[in-house]
Amino acid sequence: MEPLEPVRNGASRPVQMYGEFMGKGVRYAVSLSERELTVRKLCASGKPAPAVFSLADCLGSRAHRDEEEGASVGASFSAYFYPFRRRRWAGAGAARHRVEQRFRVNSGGDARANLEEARRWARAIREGSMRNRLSRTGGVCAEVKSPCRVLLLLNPLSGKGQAHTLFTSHVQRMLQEASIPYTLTITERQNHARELVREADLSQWDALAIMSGDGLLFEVVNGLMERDDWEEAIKTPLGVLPGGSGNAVAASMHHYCGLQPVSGEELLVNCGFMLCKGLVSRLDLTSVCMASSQRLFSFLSLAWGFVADVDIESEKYRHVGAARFTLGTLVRLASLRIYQGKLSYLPAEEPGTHPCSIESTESLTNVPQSISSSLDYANDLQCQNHPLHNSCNSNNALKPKRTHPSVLGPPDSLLVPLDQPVPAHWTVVNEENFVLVLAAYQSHLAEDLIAAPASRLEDGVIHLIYVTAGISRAALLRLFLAMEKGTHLSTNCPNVVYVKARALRLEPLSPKGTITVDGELVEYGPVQAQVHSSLARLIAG
Ligand SMILES: Nc1ncnc2c1ncn2[C@@H]1O[C@H](COP(=O)(O)OP(=O)(O)OP(=O)(O)O)[C@@H](O)[C@H]1O
Repeated sequence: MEPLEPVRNGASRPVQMYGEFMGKGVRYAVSLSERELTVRKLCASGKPAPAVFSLADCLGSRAHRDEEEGASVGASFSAYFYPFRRRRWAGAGAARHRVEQRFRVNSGGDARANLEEARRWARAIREGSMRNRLSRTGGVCAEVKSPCRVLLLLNPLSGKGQAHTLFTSHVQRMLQEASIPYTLTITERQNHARELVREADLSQWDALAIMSGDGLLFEVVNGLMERDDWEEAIKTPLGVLPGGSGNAVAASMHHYCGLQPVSGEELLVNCGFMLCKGLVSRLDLTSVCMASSQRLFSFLSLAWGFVADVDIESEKYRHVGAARFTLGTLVRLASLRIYQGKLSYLPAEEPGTHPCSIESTESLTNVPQSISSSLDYANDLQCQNHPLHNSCNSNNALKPKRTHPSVLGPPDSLLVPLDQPVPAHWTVVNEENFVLVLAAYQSHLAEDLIAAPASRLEDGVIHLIYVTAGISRAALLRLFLAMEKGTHLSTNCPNVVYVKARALRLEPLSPKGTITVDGELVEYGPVQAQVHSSLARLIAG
């Protein structure tokens, strides 16, 4: 009969491997089951409670040869776990921390037999950790190929200029523990990463990882969309390692896992863990078209007015890190401005506007069966119920023409050219005096600003928030303070409007102003946007 290992709920699970090993001068009984590694001290008196490590928290395992005075005397194996740290106070963020378990194998055989045994354990733990990948975001559609080759792009100037140090002190070791080979490229100038991914032979890489803020991710997404093979290229899984000052995507990924917020190095370790586990989710991209015919692809936000001004003006406080936005908000509050313009949008619930995924027939390799079948079913249902069902397949008759034929990327089926009035079924906002207009497609605007708490990676929705003129400074300050907790949309302020949209148009009337896309300054003038559901891929499990 198989030995049984007790589990916390009182049931027992079959043990796959059992051994007794030395670790830090103490003898341990170690057992490996389908989901856990259980470690129990062996001592003459009593039976101490075992330490139980979930393989879902394990990044990898390795065997080592032990040497004494140059001679090989035995072997060890290590397993690397990153469980969530127990916090003393309620409401503290959910942060992972590293726990290494190392055991010395001495099975009485020769050095080679010991090494073989250590390798057998390391292999079994590694395989168990790969099998136990938990999807916390719920939207997982694939797994990064294993072993996976990663091109890691790092902006040394992002945030407080410590991205490289943070990479060396945290991420490098995690990648080694997870046996992920990577090539590190340090960006040398603005647009370096954009040019690099535009020209790269992507068949060399299974994933692209970005260690920076949201600006470098913006370069990478747009570089991929500028390729002739954009449709395939944009499906390259993208990993995000927060090293910037805003880190909105990283904070959103953490939020989608249903975890209490963390920031800085704790957020970095959590995102590093997600990257190493390699679960891939779909990510919406919004196409943003400007009067000059320039078209950009955005994953985060389109902002005009207060938020855009703070983003750009607070660049000079970059040395204070994430606090730059708080500082910028206070400065801009002191000289509050009104911005004149016209805003129109296509409501998300408008019949006939469901943005059927352009790749609804995508083949999902290595996807856990249960995950892929439920996703396929949901996709089928959405497309069948859709009044323009044919636009999901290859019936070209119902496919709209591109608004800008020379530009790559999917056609903007919901937009008409900027010099024509918006379609009659769009909503035109009556008010023309605004304090801010913010189109958000992820939950966070920065590590500590939850602009659209209900947003998800692939909800196909633009979360449109606008604040009309007439709001007092005090009410605006309250709004931003509430945004730190994501409760601002229930403050019942009559000047604050929140709607879900699929497309929007903004036509500023003020002669000067700032518009940002994903925090980057873009040309000032009329702009319109449409969400393309599930276009890109993000390593966010
Ligand atoms: N080596 C470099 N030198 C100068 N600029 C760079 C370099 N590499 C990237 N950039 C540019 O730096 C800008 C800021 O980078 P990024 O947004 O990633 O960091 P951040 O501004 O600190 O973070 P966040 O956007 O989250 O606030 C981006 O526009 C990016 O294109």
